Amino acid sequence: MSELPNPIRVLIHGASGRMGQALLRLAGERDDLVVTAAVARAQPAQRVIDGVAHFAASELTGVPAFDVAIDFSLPQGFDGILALCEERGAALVSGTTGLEAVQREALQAASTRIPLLWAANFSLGVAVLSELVERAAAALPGWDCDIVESHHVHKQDAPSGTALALGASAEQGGAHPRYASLRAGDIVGEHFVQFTTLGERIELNHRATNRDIFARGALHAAARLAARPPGHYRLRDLLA
Ligand SMILES: NC(=O)C1=CN([C@@H]2O[C@H](COP(=O)(O)OP(=O)(O)OC[C@H]3O[C@@H](n4cnc5c(N)ncnc54)[C@H](OP(=O)(O)O)[C@@H]3O)[C@@H](O)[C@H]2O)C=CC1
Ligand SMILES: O=C(O)C1=N[C@H](C(=O)O)C[C@H](O)C1
Repeated sequence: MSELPNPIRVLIHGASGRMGQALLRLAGERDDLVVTAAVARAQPAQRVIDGVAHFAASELTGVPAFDVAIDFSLPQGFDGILALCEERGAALVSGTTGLEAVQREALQAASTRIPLLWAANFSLGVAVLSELVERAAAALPGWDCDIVESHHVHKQDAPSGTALALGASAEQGGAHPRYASLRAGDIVGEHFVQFTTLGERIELNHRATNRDIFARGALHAAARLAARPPGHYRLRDLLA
């Protein structure tokens, strides 16, 4: 374990977004973390908001010291924050979905040099759903497996990162999942997994009704990841 300041210094990447705003608000409720920088694609009109210094992505190399970055941005912003964390020797918690294969490879390579956690979903409920999907798939060989995800109209990637992760769990159990995506209104995030055969059907469903569950999960993970040695961690490694 390395020596860390108390509180741990956090950079929020994607700060102006739906998740970034939830992270800034909820980080303020913790005394083990302090936000030392907030970064978005563009700089807001005010440099300092509620005591936190804000920066544009073009100013990334000039941000003050931090121990862990929490990234909920877009794939276009991911390479910059990964490179900065490597340069500073800081940990990275990322929930950004829709990453390209080459970005996932870069993330894997960086984990030999910094502590890293990427998760498609930071809710406990989805972690449990993922285990249920794998068990159901293994117990139901030959059944059809369909995953339907629903999100708000602003979401850019499809299928969602969570749907793809649930699909990977289904494949672990031997199923061959198909995907469907819906974009409607302000839906926070819903994932429905259906196993069907002649005459019967099993349905598993998760509904997120508030983004705070993701933000709290990411802050919790960041507080624990910052002190870990380099490696590619899973959410369940940091839940204790
Ligand atoms: N893993 C999980 O549990 C969850 C993951 N997500 C994922 O998190 C990500 C963000 O979601 P959401 O908050 O809804 O998205 P928003 O569109 O609301 O926010 C995106 C943020 O990223 C910033 N950004 C965009 N491009 C860049 C760039 N090139 N460099 C730096 N910052 C950039 C935006 O800045 P600006 O405003 O200046 O454009 C904004 O702050 C998505 O990938 C989503 O799928 C969401 C919820 C939960
Ligand atoms: O963009 C979102 O909003 C969400 N994205 C994540 C995903 O792609 O799975 C997680 C959550 O469903 C909300």
